[in-house]
Amino acid sequence: MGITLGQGIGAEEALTGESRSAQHPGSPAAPLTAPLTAPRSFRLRVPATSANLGPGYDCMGLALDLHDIIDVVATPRRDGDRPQVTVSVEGEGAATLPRDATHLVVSLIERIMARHGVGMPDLEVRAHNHIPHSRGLGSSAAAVASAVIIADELLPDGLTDEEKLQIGSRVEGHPDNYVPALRGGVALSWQEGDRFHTVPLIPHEELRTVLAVPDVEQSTAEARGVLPEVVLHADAAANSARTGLLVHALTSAPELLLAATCDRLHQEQRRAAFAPSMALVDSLREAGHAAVISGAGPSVLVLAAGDSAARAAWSHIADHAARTDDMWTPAILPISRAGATVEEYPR
Ligand SMILES: Nc1ncnc2c1ncn2[C@@H]1O[C@H](COP(=O)(O)OP(=O)(O)O)[C@@H](O)[C@H]1O
Ligand SMILES: N[C@@H](CCOP(=O)(O)O)C(=O)O
Repeated sequence: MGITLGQGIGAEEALTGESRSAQHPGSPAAPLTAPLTAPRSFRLRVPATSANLGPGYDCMGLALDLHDIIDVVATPRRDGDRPQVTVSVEGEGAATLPRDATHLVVSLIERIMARHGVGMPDLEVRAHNHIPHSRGLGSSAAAVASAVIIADELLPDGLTDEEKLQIGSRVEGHPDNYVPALRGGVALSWQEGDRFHTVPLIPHEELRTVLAVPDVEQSTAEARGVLPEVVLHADAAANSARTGLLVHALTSAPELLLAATCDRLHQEQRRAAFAPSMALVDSLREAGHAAVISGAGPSVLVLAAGDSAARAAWSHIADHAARTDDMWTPAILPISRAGATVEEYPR
């Protein structure tokens, strides 16, 4: 997971890049403002994402039509001192995720609100999780985007778009999953100093996405840990060319996707961490499909040009699964144009 909260730099700095006292002179001694004067009730949908897309390591990603759903009920605090927080989780993570204020989404909401000088209301969070965890589909980025959007809803003045971009990118540590989880579509993002920037890419109308999800997990932190500190100049140069080509292929020339998805920075270096996934990528690419490792793996993503190419990739994955002992679930999943969206419930 790319979470930096509470690691290395302090949690407050991870959220804003500045100390609280710099933004709120007089704090941290200043008490938090009481939250909410009226109850709020809403549903949040946040998409899965596939990062890297081959050579776009830590900078490119797209949102997929597979969503976590969170129902939120926020009410003014009954007990003045402590917020009452209840968490329920169905689906992915139901057996493992905490049900208290240490839950990633809840703890991050609390930190963002505190950073803005506002205390937590009483909060009921009901998570219906559909994004598989630790499969390279951005579940942690989706959780971070959920927290940012819920905090935006609960803060009296909300968050600006710029704050939403900075906070979540900083917490995740890299923006490639987080930005499409927040904003949808396909995104190219970069960092200058401690500021994150992003531009949307408008995908070509023929672009299709096919996903193959295995029944094994791979922690993102571990997959990042195996990457070398230094890359050869020749690899960096080759990767630059393919990343530039990838922007062109995604937006204007899907027939170039196979050449454009050739990576020199991370997939081969991580092969031992997800050998069956690399075998599937190799097999798909030999057959002409633009297959890549999704995020830090172990899922595999195919970028296809048109419906029949997408169906052929789907069949190739199903045949590969039948030939090997590996369990793969293939799916043709559209790109989600919407990112994290909120629907209000009347009370
Ligand atoms: N919806 C969620 N709510 C709370 N925590 C989550 C949620 N989704 C993911 N996480 C946390 O993130 C971890 C997975 O993160 P990571 O290893 O980065 O893989 P992924 O590629 O799925 O983001 C989970 O084990 C869990 O601790
Ligand atoms: N660029 C990151 C992407 C991690 O994505 P995830 O979905 O596996 O969390 C990396 O390759 O480490």
